[in-house]
Amino acid sequence: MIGAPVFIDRIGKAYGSQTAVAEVTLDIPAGEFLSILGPSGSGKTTLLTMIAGFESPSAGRLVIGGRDVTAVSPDRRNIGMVFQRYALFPHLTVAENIAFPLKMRGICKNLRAERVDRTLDLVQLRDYARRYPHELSGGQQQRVAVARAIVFEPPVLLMDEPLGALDKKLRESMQLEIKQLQQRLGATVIYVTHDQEEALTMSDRIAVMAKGQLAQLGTPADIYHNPQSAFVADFIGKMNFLAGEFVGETAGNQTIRLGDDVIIDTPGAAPGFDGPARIGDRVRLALRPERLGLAMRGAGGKNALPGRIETSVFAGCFDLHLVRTDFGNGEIIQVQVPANGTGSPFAAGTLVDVIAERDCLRLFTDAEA
Ligand SMILES: Nc1ncnc2c1ncn2[C@@H]1O[C@H](COP(=O)(O)OP(=O)(O)OP(=O)(O)O)[C@@H](O)[C@H]1O
Repeated sequence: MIGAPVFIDRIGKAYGSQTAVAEVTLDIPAGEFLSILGPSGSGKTTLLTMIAGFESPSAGRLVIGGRDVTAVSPDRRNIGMVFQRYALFPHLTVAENIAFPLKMRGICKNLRAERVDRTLDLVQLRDYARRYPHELSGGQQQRVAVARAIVFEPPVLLMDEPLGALDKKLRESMQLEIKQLQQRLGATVIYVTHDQEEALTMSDRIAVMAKGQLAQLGTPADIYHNPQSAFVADFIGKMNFLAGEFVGETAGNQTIRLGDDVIIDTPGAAPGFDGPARIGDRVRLALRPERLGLAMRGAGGKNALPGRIETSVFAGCFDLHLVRTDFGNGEIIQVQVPANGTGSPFAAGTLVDVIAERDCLRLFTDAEA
């Protein structure tokens, strides 16, 4: 199987006066794993169903493998699909379910058996070929659904929250399986999810959607470390936000004030920052919990945010401290530090400095909030 490039060219969809998808353009190279990530109602499923051909776009065109398929019916697009509800045929065995798309395509019996066998091996279900769907676990049923989607070797695979119904552990192992399978097959995968961890783990690139529009497109690392808006910063990973005021710029550093007297150096503002900040502008400082440090009050060095420990909890491989700031409106900052195995040295009420190193910070305009 070789993947095909998918070019989504200014595609839009309106239902009456409601815009579900507004002019989205995505150029997806062959073999890429692209996730479409966004909150509920952001247009992910609508975009995917237009690629599948179940909905026709109100605007734009869709090109798969160099062929304009905007007006081509779903069954002629040669796309494999997996949805959240497995939709296996209950009266067919696992092998018969997987053979179904081949039968529909008029593939002869011998070749069908050979392909089904090979696919059963790929999804590691050889021993389950004669079982019926109700005799399988959720994860096994989902593997059958994946097998049925890939058995005819489509160059493009669409997946809409395919693991949504599985528990966390199973979901994580299926994520790795799907990713490995995709790498082995070379198919182009477009994967819809609202689970940001899933998107970060599996994708070559992530398209973050908000209100029917593309909010940001980039590699997981890019989206995580360089969010271009407060929305993306907030949606991907955990993020603390503090409101502040821009007080000046020296040698490329933005200096902001939090509360009455806490001065913090931040790096250049995010690309989405609305032009150069002016003195007095309201800004939002974004701080990732795992990039912050903690010290006793007075020991935090230059970019220190004074506060007091509200609660500390053990969370497996890290300790999570909730620190109430001693400035502004007394917001809570989450600070995540590697667990040292001896329990937290900070009792509730301890006066601390949250260490916020300059390079770990991002700055956004308040208007985007
Ligand atoms: N058939 C329809 N008729 C009218 N409005 C629709 C229709 N389908 C979707 N919408 C609207 O379009 C918007 C986008 O919906 P869509 O299902 O694409 O979002 P989503 O990001 O997939 O959400 P979720 O994660 O909840 O599935 C929503 O506001 C939804 O109410």
